[in-house]
Amino acid sequence: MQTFGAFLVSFLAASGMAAALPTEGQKTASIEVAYNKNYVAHGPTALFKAKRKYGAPISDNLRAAVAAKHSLTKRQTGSANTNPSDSADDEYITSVSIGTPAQVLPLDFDTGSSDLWVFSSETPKSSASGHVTYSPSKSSTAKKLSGSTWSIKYGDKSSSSGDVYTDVVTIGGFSVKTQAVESATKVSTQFVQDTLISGLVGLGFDIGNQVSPRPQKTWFSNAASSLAEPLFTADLRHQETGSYNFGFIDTSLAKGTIGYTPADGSEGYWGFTATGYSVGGAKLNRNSITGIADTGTTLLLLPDNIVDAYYNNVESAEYDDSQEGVVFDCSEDLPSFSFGVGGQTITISGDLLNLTPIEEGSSTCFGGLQSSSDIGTNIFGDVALKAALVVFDLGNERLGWAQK
Ligand SMILES: Cc1noc(C)c1CN(C)Cc1cc2n(n1)CCN(c1cc(N)ncn1)C2
Repeated sequence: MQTFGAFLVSFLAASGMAAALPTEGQKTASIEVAYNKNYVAHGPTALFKAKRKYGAPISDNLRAAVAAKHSLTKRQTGSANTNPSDSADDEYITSVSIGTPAQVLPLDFDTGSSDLWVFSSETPKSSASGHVTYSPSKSSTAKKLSGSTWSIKYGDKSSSSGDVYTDVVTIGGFSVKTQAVESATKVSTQFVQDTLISGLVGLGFDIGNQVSPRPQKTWFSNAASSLAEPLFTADLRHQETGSYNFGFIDTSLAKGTIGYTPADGSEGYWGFTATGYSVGGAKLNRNSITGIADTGTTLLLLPDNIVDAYYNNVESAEYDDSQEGVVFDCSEDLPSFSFGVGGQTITISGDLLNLTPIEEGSSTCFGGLQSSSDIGTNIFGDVALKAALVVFDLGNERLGWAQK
């Protein structure tokens, strides 16, 4: 059976179109179609490209098949789907394989921290109830990192701690053979109650790792030298599947041009400076905002003067002590919020800034933009990240932002 390429060449030859160059004054031209006889078709890759081109959903299996294929051709990449945990997009859940045979856990990818930790067979049974857990004893490739322990506390006062193993960890078809997997022997209530996730994958800088006596590298840091490019992208979406891609940038995920700005990893976070902001599509001002790009934080947390400038445009907005944040009537048509970065403007639409009712059935909604005053840094969390394709470029120590 003729391949399409062979058919095309024979068709052109039969129709006399191949290689005829225009003679003097002739208005037509034609060109020979070169048939690449070295091209080896790969069905899943063709399907992946077609689905990506027309925005069709791409299953984890298809991503893994394509990543596995291309990983064999030295251009090592990984691509993993990520899904919002609930209607408020509180956090994003990504499947990660650990050990041999693979144990698949739902984990929260967090560019605001640098530890990969999991609920495990060592987590108290009462705390682990309802969670998928990792059992190192059931993995032939698990090794105890003797003498190592870890303990971490997050911005929202949640915490966890435990001991450490190394094992193979595969994300989106890309495997790191000897990854530090931090096993939880203690977890705080917030994690016990959140049975949707079994731990975190820290995607911050290695300096932020909390293992002692010898801090460990993040999964991405271990992977970077083998990836086609030492970078990953986050494509978080409101109420739909997004992706974390490793080693390549799929520019078709964004509408706008990627604007790059230096990233400061000295504190372990992906720090950067936005060059100005505006409300409701107005012209950007020149008030810079220094903060972090943080996939592990739900909200956009900015200084009080910016929060006030935004909610002054929302008739019913008021600070609610019980909610510890600004709330408003769910019926309000919220203005957009824009910030400048890397020469581009990222606009967060009003609907992304309305998180959801403060409780089931309430007509009062909680704002996606809240104050950073009691935190000590500004946080461009999921509410901001959802408006963009964000490139975390370790190789060039920079962040790229493109409007989606
Ligand atoms: C979050 C969240 N919001 O609604 C739900 C449900 C959750 C998840 N749930 C309460 C449990 C939990 C608590 C944390 N996480 N998950 C993720 C890591 N945390 C961070 C990361 C970081 N970069 N910065 C600050 N904290 C704290």
